[in-house]
Order: sequence, then C-alpha cells, then structure tokens
Amino acid sequence: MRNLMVVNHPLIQHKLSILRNKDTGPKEFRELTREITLLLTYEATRHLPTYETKIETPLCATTGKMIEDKKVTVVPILRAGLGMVEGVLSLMPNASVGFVGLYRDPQTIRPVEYYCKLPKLNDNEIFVLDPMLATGFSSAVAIDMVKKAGGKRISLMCLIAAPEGVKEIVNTHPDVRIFTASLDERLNDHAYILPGLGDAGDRLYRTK
Ligand SMILES: O=P(O)(O)OC[C@H]1O[C@H](OP(=O)(O)OP(=O)(O)O)[C@H](O)[C@@H]1O
Ligand SMILES: O=c1cc[nH]c(=O)[nH]1
Ligand SMILES: [Mg+2]
Repeated sequence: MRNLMVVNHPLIQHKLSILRNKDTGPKEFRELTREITLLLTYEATRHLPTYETKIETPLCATTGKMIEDKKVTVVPILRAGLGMVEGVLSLMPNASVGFVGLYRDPQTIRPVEYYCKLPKLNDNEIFVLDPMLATGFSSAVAIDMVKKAGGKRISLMCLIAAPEGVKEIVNTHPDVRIFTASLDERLNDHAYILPGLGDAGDRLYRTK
C-alpha cells in the first residue's frame, strides 16, 4: 500500500518485542514507547523541508541545513498517544502540541470524543500519534478533527497497526501517510490487535 510505511529497523523490532511481552512493567513500557516513537520519527520526518543556514565552525565559514520544527505540530490521541509525545519532542523540541481525547466504547467499538484542544495549525506538518491502529475508527475521527481545524499535511504515527485499521485510514484519508513499527495479523472478536500488546493505555498508566 502506497501510504503505509512499516519501519522495521532491527532496533525497532528489538524494542517492540520487549514492549509486547506481558511481563514488561509500566516504567519500561513507557521508556520503550518513547524510544520506538523517536526511531519512527526519524523516518516520518524524512520529507520535511530544510533551509540553508550560515555556520562558523572553529576553522571556517560554511553552510548547513536546518528544519523549522516550529512549523510542526504533534497531536496525541488521549490517553495512549500521550506516551509517544516525548519521543517526537526530543527530536523536535519546538513543535507545538495539540490534544484529542477519544475512548473506544467497548460495546459499539466506536470512538467517543471527550476533548479537543488544537493550536493554530497554519500550514504545519502534523503528526497524529496513537500507539494502536485497530479498527482505525479512532485515528480516522482524530484526523477528521485535525482537518476541521485547518490541518492539511498530516501523517499518522503508530506502533502497531492491524490491516483493518490501515484499510480504514486509506479509505477515509487517502492523503495521510501511516508510519508504523509493525503491521500485525488481524483483530480479535473484541477488536483487539493480534498479536498486539494488549491495551496500550492500560499498560502505560497501569489502569488494569
Ligand atoms: O483503532 P481503534 O479500533 O479505534 O482502536 C484504537 C484506539 O483504542 C485505544 O484507545 P482506548 O479507547 O483504549 O482509550 P485509552 O487510550 O484512553 O486507553 C487506542 O489507544 C486507540 O486510540
Ligand atoms: O489492541 C488494541 C486495540 C485497541 N486499543 C488498544 O490499546 N489495543
Ligand atoms: Mg485503552
């Protein structure tokens, strides 16, 4: 699929294997989520424009290239997307951060909106963050909200994607590129990703 980038670098695979393990506790889970996101960010920002800047090294004058991270906005989907924010900000500390709050109704499996606070998006590069792309309904709704607020250049970063979720995003938002650390097998009867890692929000914040 043209818009799907599975970033399966050995470092990412290694860290994802520890993340999936049911015995990995919240401290390590949070650290790994941050680290994998940082590594994903490396690929997800490859298309960012650069500008030339003059530099004086200790030896001579030269030119270099820089990105404008002030023109980047990250939008985590609460709660689990919060675990990914620091991974992006450690590489682009001047990015602005907006928040979308959604939870999946366990009966209908549809997302319910409970919060939206987005900064001015202008022509910013936008990265929507959620570790799990299961049915894809939550990410699709979050991207709707970002677009309604004026967002145009949007990428979705997740740790684990199901084929069903990828299909949903490709159908509803064909302009959005998806970066994931893994494309897993399928959803189970409760729309959890197999093999997956369980409920990312609960594992980050020890709520089960
Ligand atoms: O692709 P979908 O089928 O919509 O499922 C994925 C969503 O489900 C989880 O959120 P959850 O509802 O558990 O909320 P939480 O982050 O607060 O735990 C996850 O973090 C995604 O937002
Ligand atoms: O597998 C899944 C599906 C939805 N949300 C999660 O946290 N995990
Ligand atoms: Mg959850």
